[in-house]
Amino acid sequence: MRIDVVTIFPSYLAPLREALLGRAIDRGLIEVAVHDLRDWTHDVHQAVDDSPYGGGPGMVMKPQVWGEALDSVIGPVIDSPARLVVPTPAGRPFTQQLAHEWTSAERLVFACGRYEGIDQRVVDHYAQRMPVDEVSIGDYVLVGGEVAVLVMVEAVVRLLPGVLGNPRSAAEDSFSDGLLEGPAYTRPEVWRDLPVPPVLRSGDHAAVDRWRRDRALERTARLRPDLLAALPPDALDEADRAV
Ligand SMILES: CC(C)N1CCN(Cc2ccc(Cn3ccc4ccc(-c5n[nH]c(N)c5C#N)cc43)cc2)CC1
Repeated sequence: MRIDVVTIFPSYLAPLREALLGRAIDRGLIEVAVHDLRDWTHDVHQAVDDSPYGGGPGMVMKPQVWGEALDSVIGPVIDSPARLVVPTPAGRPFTQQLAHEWTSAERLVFACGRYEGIDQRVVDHYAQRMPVDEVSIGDYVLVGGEVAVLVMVEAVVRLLPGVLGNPRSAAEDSFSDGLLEGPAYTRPEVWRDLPVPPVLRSGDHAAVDRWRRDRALERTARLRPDLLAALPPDALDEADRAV
């Protein structure tokens, strides 16, 4: 998978070259290129924004600059294998399911807006030619799209074959069975008078599996009852319902 990011703050994307993602790049599992939007300006001030039509606070990012940048980065749009992703507070929710869907994309091109966002005609123009996703990483307001891109790239890349050391990790993600994950423990056996639940040291794998499922159901009911309500009718067995 090739990932391109266009931004006025390239250094914001430096974490893409660290740790797990950096190793995925080094191993050739992904290619990552970060582009400075201002490279496609032609004025001495390198202007990327202008006042909003219709008035209102703040500035809007200019379509001309974005058009030149994305034409250059995406290349000939016809039959492009790329998806254009535009983070925005006004987007559809970015979810684990969407992360999985994007793992089949040959290319992901992220357009990081700032100010009050990017002139809508940029999305409208490219949506006529390729898949465009306007997505939000959550119901809170950021200052720009860069942090959202870091979140989304990590969520997608970790799902790619070979990236995670243990493939079971991605397969058994939180939300993979519709529930939140239960608690995890490691040594020491007792820490500040708090013991590890004895069942986890029992060696009884069936009992451990049941205990973990019960804790996941309890946690989901407490913190995310909406996830429980969204489960298909046959998702919970009799033992689950007893929790
Ligand atoms: C006038 C008045 C009533 N308006 C009311 C609505 N406000 C919405 C508004 C607010 C801030 C920004 C800053 N910004 C620029 C590009 C950009 C990309 C993503 C995000 C972003 N924020 N939160 C997320 N989950 C995001 C994602 N993904 C934020 C971005 C852009 C837009 C703007 C002001």
